[in-house]
Amino acid sequence: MLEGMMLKLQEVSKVFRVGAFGGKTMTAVDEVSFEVARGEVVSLIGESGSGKSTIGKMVLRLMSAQKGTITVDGDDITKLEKRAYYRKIQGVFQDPFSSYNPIFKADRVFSMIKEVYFPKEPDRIWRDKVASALNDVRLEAGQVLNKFPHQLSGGQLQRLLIARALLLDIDLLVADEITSMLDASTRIDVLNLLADLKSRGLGVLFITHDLALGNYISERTVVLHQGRIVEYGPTEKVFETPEHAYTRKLLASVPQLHRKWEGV
Ligand SMILES: Nc1ncnc2c1ncn2[C@@H]1O[C@H](COP(=O)(O)OP(=O)(O)OP(=O)(O)O)[C@@H](O)[C@H]1O
Repeated sequence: MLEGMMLKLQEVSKVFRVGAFGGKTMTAVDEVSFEVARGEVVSLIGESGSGKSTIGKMVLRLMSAQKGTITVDGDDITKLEKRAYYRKIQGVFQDPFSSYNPIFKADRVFSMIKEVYFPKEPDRIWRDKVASALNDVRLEAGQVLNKFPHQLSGGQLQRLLIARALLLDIDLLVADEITSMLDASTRIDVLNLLADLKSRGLGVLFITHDLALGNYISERTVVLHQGRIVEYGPTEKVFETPEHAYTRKLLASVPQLHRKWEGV
């Protein structure tokens, strides 16, 4: 095992039953293997329907794999106690609003973590920890904690979720299209925040359909096509010398900002 290697997928497959009576099947993820080390961002790139979110859900144990194994530091994730698992690994998703219960104010997110994971921590110390985690994601406790989700922006809600993950002192973040609902400047802020966290040793599985984002943030890139990995390697290599025709097609479809559109 590589030093610091943390998340490892080995020939993981997911087959869904489809059709009116579940008589047909479709393979959404087909024998996928890759790894994410500590302090590393790995992007999982592919067009809609390529199986990216299904992989994220299996890693987060929201769905089981039919075949293959997923291990964290060598342990099969399905054998780990759930609470201990979620101390290490958390997910943040595309639509931050869906992760919140609209009837609770934002501070509820943090009080729930305290109840479940840190029941003995004195309130004063806990408050300081929350304030410091919020500071890390560039939010101010006084401005966000007493608000309902609808009173906060998408970017603020995403940051709150990242702060929550920080409080748990996780090792790996599964970020599924987390910037797609954000405007351009907030998006760069959230990306830079991830880069910050990475430098502190957090591993990130960065799921995106946006090649440019993947290129910006990740050390290694996995390109998925119809549930299969078609390219996997250092991001630079994947972008500069793609081996597979599908990757070349994806790259060619990215608008070239330095060129003007010349029409057809
Ligand atoms: N619960 C399910 N039952 C049946 N089929 C499913 C289910 N979840 C996903 N699929 C199918 O599996 C394939 C992969 O879906 P997945 O959501 O992983 O793709 P994706 O790459 O994340 O796409 P997107 O970028 O649009 O979110 C798709 O064809 C999808 O229709």
